Amino acid sequence: EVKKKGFNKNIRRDFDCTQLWEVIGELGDGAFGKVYKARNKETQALAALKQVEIKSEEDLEDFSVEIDILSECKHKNVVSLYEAFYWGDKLLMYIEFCGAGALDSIMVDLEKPLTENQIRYVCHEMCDGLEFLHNHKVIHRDLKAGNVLLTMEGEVKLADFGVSAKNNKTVQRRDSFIGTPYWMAPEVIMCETLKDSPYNFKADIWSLGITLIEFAQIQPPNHEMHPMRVLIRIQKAEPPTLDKPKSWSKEFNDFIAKCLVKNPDNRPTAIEMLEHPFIKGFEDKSGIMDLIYEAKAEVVEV
Ligand SMILES: COc1ccc(Nc2ncnc(-c3cccnc3Nc3cc(NC(=O)c4cccc(C(F)(F)F)c4)ccc3C)n2)cc1
Repeated sequence: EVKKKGFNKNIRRDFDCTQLWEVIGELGDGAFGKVYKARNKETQALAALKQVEIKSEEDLEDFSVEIDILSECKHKNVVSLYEAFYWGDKLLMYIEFCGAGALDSIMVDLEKPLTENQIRYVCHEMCDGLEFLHNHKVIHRDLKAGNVLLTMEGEVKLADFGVSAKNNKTVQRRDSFIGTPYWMAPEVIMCETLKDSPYNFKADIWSLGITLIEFAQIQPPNHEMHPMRVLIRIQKAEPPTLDKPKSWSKEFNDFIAKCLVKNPDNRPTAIEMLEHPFIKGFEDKSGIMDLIYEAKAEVVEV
């Protein structure tokens, strides 16, 4: 039927969700509105709650894109949307809570990078999630350790705390600011129009390569540089590599080299990378469980 303006089947508008979910803490002040920790009074399930003031139908349209992406993309390696409500002048999104948090915070808290085995497991799960998103015409566009969440069971979930757009919806970005450049693929920097071409899911493969270096060294390449300088350097310089390649396996160095190819046409897809010896069939989560115990041991629940 003709889509009624502002009507989105994934958003409940008839229900006061505060009767069902209670806020039990704060998770930080996100880019768009506040983010809380919430618990379902019936199921005791935990959620991350983002609530946003909706001032116009355009605001609702913008956030509907994200809600559509999360409603359509149900996968073990993508954060899961419990439900979304439009109540009063607020849009509320309840996301399955990942108890161990984001991998950048874990590395900062423990003041150490991931081991190669931990990276192999996380990378395998990220490629699974990326393949799924790309099959659903979703380009992440902001892959980095800060957007990779871990559950207490060692599951790896792709998230996006910034703004990402769905490829097959030509939604105008709220404001076309450039995100954090360190993880940005050369072609995305070079030409804004190329960004929305059907082939630029390859930008996520470049960002995956940068994120693997970040896992190995806590920071992405060029992190010491001013962001504006980085935009130029990513274009001009040879693709980055690990600082100490000999400290890592040949497979790891080769996997990164295959992701960090400047011409996106010569960059592999997520499906192809799942066949790479560095991660093929790698399911051993024991390394990441050790990391979670260490990280959670640090933060004693007060
Ligand atoms: C500081 O310590 C912690 C501890 C645990 C957690 N766990 C956690 N688990 C789940 N979500 C969050 C979260 C934290 C801050 C902001 N938002 C969060 N989740 C969230 C994610 C979204 N959207 C996406 O992740 C998203 C949006 C578009 C596309 C995609 C993707 F492409 F990945 F599918 C993902 C929407 C609303 C919320 C509340 N945080 C976070 C910090």
